[in-house]
Amino acid sequence: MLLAFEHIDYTYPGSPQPAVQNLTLRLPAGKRCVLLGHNGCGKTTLFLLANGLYKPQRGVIRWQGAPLQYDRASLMALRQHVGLVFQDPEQQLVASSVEEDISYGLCNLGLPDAEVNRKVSEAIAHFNLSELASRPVHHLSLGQKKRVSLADVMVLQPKLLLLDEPTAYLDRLHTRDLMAKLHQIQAAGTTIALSTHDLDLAYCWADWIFVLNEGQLVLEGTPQDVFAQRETLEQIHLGVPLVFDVLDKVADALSKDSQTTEESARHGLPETLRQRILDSFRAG
Ligand SMILES: Nc1ncnc2c1ncn2[C@@H]1O[C@H](COP(=O)(O)OP(=O)(O)OP(=O)(O)O)[C@@H](O)[C@H]1O
Repeated sequence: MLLAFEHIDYTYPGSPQPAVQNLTLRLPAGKRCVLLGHNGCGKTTLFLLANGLYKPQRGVIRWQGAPLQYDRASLMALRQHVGLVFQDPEQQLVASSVEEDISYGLCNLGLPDAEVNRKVSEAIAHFNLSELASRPVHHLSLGQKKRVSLADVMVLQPKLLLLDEPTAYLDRLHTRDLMAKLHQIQAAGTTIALSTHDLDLAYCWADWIFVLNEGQLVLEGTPQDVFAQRETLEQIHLGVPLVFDVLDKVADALSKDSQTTEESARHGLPETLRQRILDSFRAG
């Protein structure tokens, strides 16, 4: 277990409602985790608590079993292991050029210049940023800024990578590229947790899903198990991925179709076929 939240409450100063309430959640090591939930359900707050930017009013957050400490040195150490990519890259990017921005965290660690330069060059190559390396950050597109933000965090080689709505504002092609890159990062040993509202993306990519509603954990499990809980998901107005809806409609149509064989009329869509179709939507 990498990161554990135990009975966490967090209320923003002056706010009448807690943003996170009695939240107990464990991020399993080595997984592709997704936090799913509506706007305002507490996803960003959870991430800000996870890397110590906020301190809970109640409960304990543990990193590899040890409770978080909030002194400067402990937070610096924590943030080396827990990298957070903000939803809005403007909150992440601090320097004037891409190269400088990627070197910022490494310089803060006090690494020798030669090592900083080597790591920055590797990150630039790895994240396909060569053409942008010397460009001013404020000249980049939003998608490019998001790529730089990810490089900023990954250059520190975190054990846990948190991404707050990483696909927001990305087109289909760039979403696919990003998810493939995240797959590689996880395969190389980094645990990933990302937040999204996108049910289809969660189904295709995650191997563990947490569903949040009004600051509380309502469901967790494999995508198959979570999306089998249609009733609970409908109750919180989240619903299920499109492929589940389509398959249910096909099954419904088949069972009503007088032309179908007796077998399919009785069973709608055969379970093995339904499962094969669902599986084919998941990342390999
Ligand atoms: N700085 C703040 N001050 C007061 N309340 C806040 C602040 N930031 C967030 N909140 C409130 O806390 C709750 C949880 O917000 P949070 O940003 O964590 O949700 P979210 O799930 O990340 O939402 P979104 O999907 O829209 O990004 C919301 O009710 C929000 O209005």
